[in-house]
Amino acid sequence: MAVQRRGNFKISDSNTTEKKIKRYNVHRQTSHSRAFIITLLLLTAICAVVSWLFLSFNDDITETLVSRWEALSQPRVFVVQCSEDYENHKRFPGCTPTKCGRAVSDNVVTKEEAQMLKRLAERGLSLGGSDGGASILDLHSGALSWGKKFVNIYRYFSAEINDVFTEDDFKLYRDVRGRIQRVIAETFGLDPTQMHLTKPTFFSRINSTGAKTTHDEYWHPHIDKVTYGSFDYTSLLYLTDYSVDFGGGRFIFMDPDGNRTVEPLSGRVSFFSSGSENLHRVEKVAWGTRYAITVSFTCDPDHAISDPILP
Ligand SMILES: O=C(O)CCC(=O)C(=O)O
Ligand SMILES: [Fe+2]
Repeated sequence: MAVQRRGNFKISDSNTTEKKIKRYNVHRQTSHSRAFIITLLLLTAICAVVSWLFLSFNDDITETLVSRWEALSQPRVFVVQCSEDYENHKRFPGCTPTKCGRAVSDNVVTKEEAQMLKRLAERGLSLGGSDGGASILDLHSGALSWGKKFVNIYRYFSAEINDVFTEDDFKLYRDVRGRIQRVIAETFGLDPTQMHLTKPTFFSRINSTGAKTTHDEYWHPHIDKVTYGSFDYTSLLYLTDYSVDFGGGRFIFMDPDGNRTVEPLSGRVSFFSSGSENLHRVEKVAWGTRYAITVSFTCDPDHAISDPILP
C-alpha cells in the first residue's frame, strides 16, 4: 500500500512538474511574442523618425513647378524678389530687371520645330563631342566640344559645313530666338527692342558618361549673371523629354526654402531673370541623352551679339 501510495504520489508529482513546464513554456512564448512586438514597434518608430528627418532635411526633396506630363496652354509665371545683383551694373530702363522671377511656356515653339532643332544639334555635335558627358555647340562663335577641348566648327569643318547646316536651320534658330525674346518681354513687362542676344548661346547634349574635364561638370549650382557676366534674362529651350528620352536631368531652382524643378519637355521654354534670385543647377543625367539650347539676353548694348549666320 505504502509502495502504491508512493507510486500515486510520484504520478501526481510528475503531473505537477509537467504543468509547471507547460506554464513556463507558455510564459516564455508570451515573453518572446511581447519582446518581438516591442522590437517591431521600436523599429517602426525609428523608421518613422529617420523618414521624417530625411524628408525634412534632404535637399533633394523638391516641388515640381512644371511636370513633364503637363502641356501649358499659357505661360506659368512665378514671381521672385529681385536680388541686389542688378544694382552693381549699369541700369537700362525698360530692360534691367525690376520684376524678377521665372516662367515656363509650352506655346512658343512647336514640337516639329523642336524636332528640327534637335536634328540640327545632332548633326553638328556628331562632328565632334566631348569625351565626358556634356557637349556643346555654339552656332555664334562656332565652338564645338572636341575630346577634352573645343574646336571652331566653321574653321575645322569649313569644307563640310554646308552639308551639315542649311540656311533654313539658321532661319529657324533666328525665328525661335525672336519668339523667346517676345515672350520674355511680355512676361516681365519689358521693351523687346531693348533686349539683345548675348553670348554664350549654345546647344547642349548631356548623357550619363562621367566628366573628363571641368567643362563636363554641368551640375554645379550657379548664378548665370555671375557665371556669364552679361546675362540679364536666361532662356532654355528643351529638345527632348524628361523620363522618356533621359532620366535625371531636371532643372532645379535652389531656393532658400527648398528646391523647385522644371521637367524638360521637347518644345518647352523655361526663362528667368539671371541674378542670384534664380540660383540653379541641372540634376545629373542618369540615362539617355538630353538636348537643350541656352539662349540669353542682355540689356547692355555693349554685350550684344548678332544672330549666327551660315558662313
Ligand atoms: O540646360 C539647362 O537646363 C540649364 C543650363 C544652364 O543652367 C546654363 O546653361 O546656364
Ligand atoms: Fe545656368
